[in-house]
Amino acid sequence: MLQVKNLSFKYSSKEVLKQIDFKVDLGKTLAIIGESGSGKSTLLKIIYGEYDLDIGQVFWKDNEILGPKYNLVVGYEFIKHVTQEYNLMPFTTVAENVGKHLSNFYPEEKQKRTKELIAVVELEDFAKVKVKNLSGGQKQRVALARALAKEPQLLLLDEPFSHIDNFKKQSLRRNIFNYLKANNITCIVATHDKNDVLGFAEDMIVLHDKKIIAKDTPKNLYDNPKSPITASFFGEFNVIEPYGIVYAHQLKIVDKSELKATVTHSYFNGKNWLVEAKLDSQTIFVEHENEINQNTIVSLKIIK
Ligand SMILES: Nc1ncnc2c1ncn2[C@@H]1O[C@H](COP(=O)(O)OP(=O)(O)OP(=O)(O)O)[C@@H](O)[C@H]1O
Repeated sequence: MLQVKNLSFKYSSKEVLKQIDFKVDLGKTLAIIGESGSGKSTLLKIIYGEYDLDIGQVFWKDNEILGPKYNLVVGYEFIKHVTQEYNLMPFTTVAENVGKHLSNFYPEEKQKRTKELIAVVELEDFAKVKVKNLSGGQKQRVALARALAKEPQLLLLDEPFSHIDNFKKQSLRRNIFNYLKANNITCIVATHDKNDVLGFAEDMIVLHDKKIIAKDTPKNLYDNPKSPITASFFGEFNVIEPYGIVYAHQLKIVDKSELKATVTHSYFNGKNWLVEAKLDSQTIFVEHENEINQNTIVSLKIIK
C-alpha cells in the first residue's frame, strides 16, 4: 500500500500542499485532479522522492520514501514516474528507448518484452524509428512503454495522454490501464481529463487551495460533486438555488414549468446542443437535442 501521511510542502516560501493524507491499495489506481497549479505534479514528484519533506511522510509498504537529502540518486527502482518531459534518448530508436533498462544478459527475453510493450502503446510501425523523428504524442507513448518495461510496483503518471490524439487515446488508455490491472501495478494518475478517471480509477482526490477537498470513488464524486471544482471536472454544470449543483444534462427543457429562462446562444457539441440561457440574471447551461433560437423563453425541469 502507498500511504501519504499529513504531508505539507513549500517551494521556498510558497506553500503548495497542506495536510495531505491518503492511501492507495496495491494494484489500484488513484486519480488526482485539480486546477492548473493546484500541486498535482508536485505531489507526484514528492511520492517519487524528488523532494525532501519537512512535514509529513510517504510510505510504500513499510519503506519510507525519502528525498535527495537521503538518496544519492533520486527515485526508487520500484517506482516509475512518467513526467510531462518524457526524458527520452532522442538519437536512438523507439525499441532502444523502451528496452533501455532491460538486461542485455537475456537478449531474447529483452526483445520479446520490448515488442510486447511497443504493442501496448501501439507503436509497432515505429519500433526502428529514432525518437527525435517522432511527434509529441508518439514520444509520450514511448515514455509510457519505457516506464512499464521494468515492471514497476508503483507507476506515477502525469497527464499521460495529453499529447495523444482522440483517435488513439481511447484504445491506448484501455491498453495501459488493463496492463496495469493484469500486472497488479499500483498507479497514481494526475489528469485534467475525466476519461482517464471514470472507467479506470478506483478512487479519486480533488486538490484545491493546497488541500484535498474531496476523496471518494469517481462514481460517487460524479453523482454527488458537492463543490463546483469537482463538478467542473466532469462537465458543464450550474449552481441553481435551492437545488445546488445541476449538470447541464440534468436540466431538461419541458413544455411547462415554473422555472423559465431566456435562450442566449446554442452551441453544437456533437451528441446534442449546449444551450446557454439567462435564468433571472444568472447564465445557465442546458443540454438539448435541438438548437434553440436566441430570445426563446424555455421552461426547465431538473432531473437528478
Ligand atoms: N520548481 C518549482 N519552484 C517553485 N514553484 C514551483 C515549482 N514547481 C511548481 N511550482 C509552483 O507550485 C504550484 C503547483 O505546481 P504544480 O506543477 O505541482 O501544479 P499542477 O497541479 O501539476 O499544474 P498543471 O495542471 O498545470 O500541470 C504552482 O503554483 C507552480 O507555479
